[in-house]
Amino acid sequence: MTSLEDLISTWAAKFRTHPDGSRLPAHHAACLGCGENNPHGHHLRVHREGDGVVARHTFDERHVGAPGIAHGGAVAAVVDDFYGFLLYLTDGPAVTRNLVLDYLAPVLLGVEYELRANITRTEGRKLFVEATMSEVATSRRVVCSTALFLKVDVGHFLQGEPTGSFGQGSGQ
Ligand SMILES: CCCCCCCCCCCC(=O)SCCNC(=O)CCNC(=O)[C@H](O)C(C)(C)COP(=O)(O)OP(=O)(O)OC[C@H]1O[C@@H](n2cnc3c(N)ncnc32)[C@H](O)[C@@H]1OP(=O)(O)O
Repeated sequence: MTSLEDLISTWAAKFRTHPDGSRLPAHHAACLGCGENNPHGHHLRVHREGDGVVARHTFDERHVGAPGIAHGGAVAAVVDDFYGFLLYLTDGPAVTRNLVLDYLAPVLLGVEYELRANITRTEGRKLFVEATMSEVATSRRVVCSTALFLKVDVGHFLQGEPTGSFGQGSGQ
């Protein structure tokens, strides 16, 4: 299993300049939102677009709440992780302190959605961010969100220990 120190150093190395339009690296291989090795994960693929980030995502039966409709917690997990890619456009790690979602319409399973997020302002350690999720086919907005991320040093991540078998690799 990849050690926590390895994960932290590979994650820190991802805070480099990412060209506009490029795909941004996963947080790590086991990440629920974007890790390619997590069988329960959302496998988000996120690109930089200007000063923001963009992704397309389709929820499936693993994420069901009401029949045919994504669970609100699964939607929040995706939005939270998606915000985590904005951090690559800053100078270092931060974590979610506050996350607000407005569920404007049901997020349907098997329907492709586009997510967009950007940083609205920074104030010391605080990063205020906003995001939207819209149906690709119709442009209908189904979620809008704001969040507050707080910059932390890498010691924050030493509070946990990697467990299980999904954590092989850094998610580069
Ligand atoms: C291996 C690597 C993998 C890395 C993998 C990374 C994956 C990324 C995935 C996506 C992101 C996540 O899921 S992150 C996971 C979920 N989040 C977490 O686990 C974080 C848990 N919370 C914490 O650890 C802590 O609360 C912190 C570090 C966030 C903050 O603690 P703190 O430093 O003591 O700060 P605190 O005093 O609470 O607040 C700081 C300032 O924010 C203000 N503040 C607080 N709430 C608000 C608010 N709603 N609106 C405005 N301002 C607010 C306070 O008034 C204060 O202002 P002032 O008095 O200073 O002015």
